Amino acid sequence: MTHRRPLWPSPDKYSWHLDRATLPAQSRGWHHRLCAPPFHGGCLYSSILWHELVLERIADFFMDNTKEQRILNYVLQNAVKGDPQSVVDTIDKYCYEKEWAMNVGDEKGSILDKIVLDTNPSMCLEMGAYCGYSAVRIAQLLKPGARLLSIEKNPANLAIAKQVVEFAGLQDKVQFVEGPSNEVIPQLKKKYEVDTFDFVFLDHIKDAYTPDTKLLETCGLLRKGSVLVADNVICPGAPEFLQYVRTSGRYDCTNYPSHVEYSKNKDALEKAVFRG
Ligand SMILES: C[S@@+](CC[C@H](N)C(=O)[O-])C[C@H]1O[C@@H](n2cnc3c(N)ncnc32)[C@H](O)[C@@H]1O
Ligand SMILES: [Mg+2]
Repeated sequence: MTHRRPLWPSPDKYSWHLDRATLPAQSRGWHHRLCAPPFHGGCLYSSILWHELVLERIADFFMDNTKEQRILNYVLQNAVKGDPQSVVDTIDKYCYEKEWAMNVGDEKGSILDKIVLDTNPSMCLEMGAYCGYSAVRIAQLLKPGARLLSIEKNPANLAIAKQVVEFAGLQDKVQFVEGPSNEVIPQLKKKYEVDTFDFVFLDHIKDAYTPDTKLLETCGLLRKGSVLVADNVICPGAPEFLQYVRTSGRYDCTNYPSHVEYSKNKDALEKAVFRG
């Protein structure tokens, strides 16, 4: 699939807390003129401040919907109902051509797909659903009877993710749980009848990767051979997580160099296989 250059360049790094809004499609001409210079100037922090604080506040002021709602609308209008790959391709097209968004994206997504296929999991966990993009990617590869449990703390994002997954026809494979991961994880055994996870995708707030991994261990939710995949270990970066999984002696690790979603900036996925 070939894509045009994004109209709205992505920041070199981005915040998970300030991801909600950019500008409506009809305004992107002046938005592009406004936001382009700082991103090409190489000043990382001014780019972040400009994009996440200034533009977001302008967008919040002018818009009557959010970027996540616009992604959902674009899917509903352009993807094929019941066709998960069409949903994935349609979101990628939107994010390349209209607005950048923090889905794992097509490039890292195809690495993720390969790991899911190699793992052939029965029970999967995702932390950070956002618009449901990675949930669709993972769930469409699951064998019959396998399921994905996806934890999302933001109710607005969760509502979008549910509709995206339903439109893809994967609602029987994906169960969403609302709440912060550190509160949900201890409930998974009893309330959600989980024994252990075969596959875990970490793509929520980066500071939570290490404590949540340790929580999964202490709650007995990992078994020998459980496969953890962490996104954005280079950008925004998860150095504490990399140090933990690489040096604790509890995991066998593989790094998959790639790029930040819908951009040329360097990023990577880290696979960590629990030794039990
Ligand atoms: C990068 S996005 C997830 C992208 C998604 N995995 C995809 O590739 O399509 C991160 C999401 O994690 C959620 N999040 C952040 N911290 C969280 C936490 N502690 N528990 C659950 N969700 C969290 C945010 O609300 C946001 O929707
Ligand atoms: Mg990510």
